[in-house]
Amino acid sequence: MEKFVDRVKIFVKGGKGGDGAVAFLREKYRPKGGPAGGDGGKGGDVILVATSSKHTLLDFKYKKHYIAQNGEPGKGKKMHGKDGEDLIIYVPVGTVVKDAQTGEVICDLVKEGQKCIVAKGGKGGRGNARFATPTNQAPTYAEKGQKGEERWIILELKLIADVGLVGFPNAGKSTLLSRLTRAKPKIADYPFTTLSPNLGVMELDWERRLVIADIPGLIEDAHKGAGLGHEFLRHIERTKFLAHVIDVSDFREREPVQAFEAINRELELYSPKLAQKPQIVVANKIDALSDRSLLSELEKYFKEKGYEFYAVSALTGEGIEELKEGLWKKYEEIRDKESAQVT
Ligand SMILES: Nc1nc2c(ncn2[C@@H]2O[C@H](COP(=O)(O)OP(=O)(O)OP(=O)(O)O)[C@@H](O)[C@H]2O)c(=O)[nH]1
Ligand SMILES: [Mg+2]
Repeated sequence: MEKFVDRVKIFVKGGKGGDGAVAFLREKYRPKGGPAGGDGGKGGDVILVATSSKHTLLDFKYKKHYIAQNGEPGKGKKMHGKDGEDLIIYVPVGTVVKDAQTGEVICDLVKEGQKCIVAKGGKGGRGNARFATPTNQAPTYAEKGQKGEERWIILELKLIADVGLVGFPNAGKSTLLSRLTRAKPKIADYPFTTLSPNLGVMELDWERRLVIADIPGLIEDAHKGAGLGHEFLRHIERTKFLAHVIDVSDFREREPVQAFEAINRELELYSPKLAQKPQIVVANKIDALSDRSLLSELEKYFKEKGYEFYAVSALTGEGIEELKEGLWKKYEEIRDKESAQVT
């Protein structure tokens, strides 16, 4: 899935340390008091933090320079300057950070909340109060603050799909992807149209985005190599859940249920772990179902089994908004559960 690698180059610089101060105590009855210059504050660091609420590196296409705050200089009466504030930059989970010059990997941000200091702030200089010795009780010099580290770094993001679309060939997975996202996958009325995975980003609004993967159709005996086999299932192994697409255009008896079960058997044979991922059921092509009462029976069947059920037409758009909200709700539910386990 090469084309989904996002890559940007940015400049990061830690804040400069504050200079140490040269000062002396001035008291009423001690015109020549001791040295009292305080230390400079430390410069702020530039820190990357991984967050799952970002999915792209788009922000960095516009803003390229990131410089943390300088430390404040020391003051008289041995007062130290304030440290500069760290500059926190949020990047999507899955971002690999490299030094632009050497190509060396600085860090691999794979977990929510993981941090990486990419440019340290400079140390503050010591004030003259620190340099008093028995032989020099009134030093007139102080240290300068050190410069912050600076460098160009490369951020690389391999998009990881949050949701995987599974189902038989021709169920309408690619059509659905094109409805939910701006992706333009190939769609056709013959099986095995999709040969390699397509990704798209579903955006409900600025903050609610999901990466959806559309993969080739599975068929019975895929594990024995039937159809396109099942190797491509590795592309959805890291998703949070699966949206199982079933074709409900003029069906008879238990056809959609049988299709659903057949796909799940193949998932199980590929990887029990994948088969255990949460699933929601998407009954597609309701525009081509003349007897809609069949739909409520299906809905009842799946809901009794504990599945959320959405009836849609990827062709006309019917039910799509509800599905979008449902996908987001499911995603949030799983994400919250996962982060509760982590902490
Ligand atoms: N009537 C109707 N046709 C649909 C709907 N969704 C998809 N189709 C049609 O079903 C056929 C298959 O659609 P695709 O999106 O290519 O199906 P797919 O599941 O991606 O198929 P593979 O890539 O081969 O696994 C196309 O002719 C679509 O136009 C729908 O909601 N209603
Ligand atoms: Mg397809």
